[in-house]
Amino acid sequence: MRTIAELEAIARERMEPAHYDYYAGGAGEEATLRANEEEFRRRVLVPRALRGVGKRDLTVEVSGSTMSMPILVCPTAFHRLAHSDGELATAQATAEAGTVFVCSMASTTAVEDVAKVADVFWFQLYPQSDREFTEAVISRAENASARALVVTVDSAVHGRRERDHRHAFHDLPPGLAAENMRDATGRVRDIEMPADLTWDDLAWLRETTKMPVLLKGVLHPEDARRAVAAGIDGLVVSNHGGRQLDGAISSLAALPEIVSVVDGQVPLILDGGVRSGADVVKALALGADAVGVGRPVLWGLAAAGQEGVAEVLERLREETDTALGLCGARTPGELTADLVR
Ligand SMILES: Cc1cc2nc3c(=O)[nH]c(=O)nc-3n(C[C@H](O)[C@H](O)[C@H](O)COP(=O)(O)O)c2cc1C
Ligand SMILES: CCCCCCC(=O)C(=O)O
Repeated sequence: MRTIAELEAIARERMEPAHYDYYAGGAGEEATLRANEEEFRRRVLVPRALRGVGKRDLTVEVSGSTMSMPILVCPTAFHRLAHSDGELATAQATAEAGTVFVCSMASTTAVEDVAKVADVFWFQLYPQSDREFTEAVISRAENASARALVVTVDSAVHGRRERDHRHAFHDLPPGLAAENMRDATGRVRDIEMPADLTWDDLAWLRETTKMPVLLKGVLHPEDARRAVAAGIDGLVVSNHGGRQLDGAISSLAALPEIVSVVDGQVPLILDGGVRSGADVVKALALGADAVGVGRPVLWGLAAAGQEGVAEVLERLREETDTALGLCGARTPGELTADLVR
């Protein structure tokens, strides 16, 4: 089984440089992008011994979805830049791994087609200023059996991504489109970043759907408190993989205060910089219920399509199982904050 770094190297060779940089890059000087991984390195595990860990079980349930391991696939845009099978390959490998695929609003495959191969999937939304269109997109996802709606709230405006400017990467190649942005006339609309969205709009979003609603991109504990008070069903502690606000706190550093404020009232997912089973265990020990992985899955997809995604997910599963056992835990729920320094 290849390492994530090996898969990334293959992906880099295979991809157009502009597309590789779109995936790999972050905003500004990429300080937050680096900080996400660095914070995992800075924290170490202090394992417990003699705990009888022969029977381990990685299964977790988050927002009504059962996952065979506490790792889900983050929403990431434009999978057909990586491989011609695009989101279908990613969703199928994720279904076979028994976990959740979060379909991006900016998917190059329509959510209805993703639903044909995905088992349990969620849908990520950038609310658009045209409410009627936004409601239609949510209905499409719900009718396709998405199990949760993930509203991204860290993107009031586009992050400044220098690598994209350098390559003048602004458009998808011919033949690819953000298929969930087709309106009733068949036109593909541009995705607007929701600059005018406020807390007042959450009540409307909640009313548009019976799906659980999660907010993705929460870093400030006060926003976490407010989201819980507003009846939000779950939070994704995330800085968008360092692609939005450069200089933002790393996801792992933001987690403990949010855990403290939320106090178990809603599930917490952390994403950003998770690259190994030990990383998964650190995030869970510090209070996340599950983690999301973004780029590693894209590297697997670009390197070897569905098989490459499967390889990434299986590697992370095996590493997580090993790290869990070596920390003296049988289940994710047995991991406690004292294991991390
Ligand atoms: C190429 C790429 C595209 C992304 N597209 C989206 C998106 O469409 N919607 C969204 O909410 N987040 C998007 N993200 C952010 C991811 O959901 C996630 O927060 C991030 O990738 C996690 O960090 P990691 O890549 O270090 O695992 C994207 C990330 C990448 C790398
Ligand atoms: C103009 C299209 C915007 C798609 C957003 C994808 C995304 O979130 C990313 O980080 O890139």
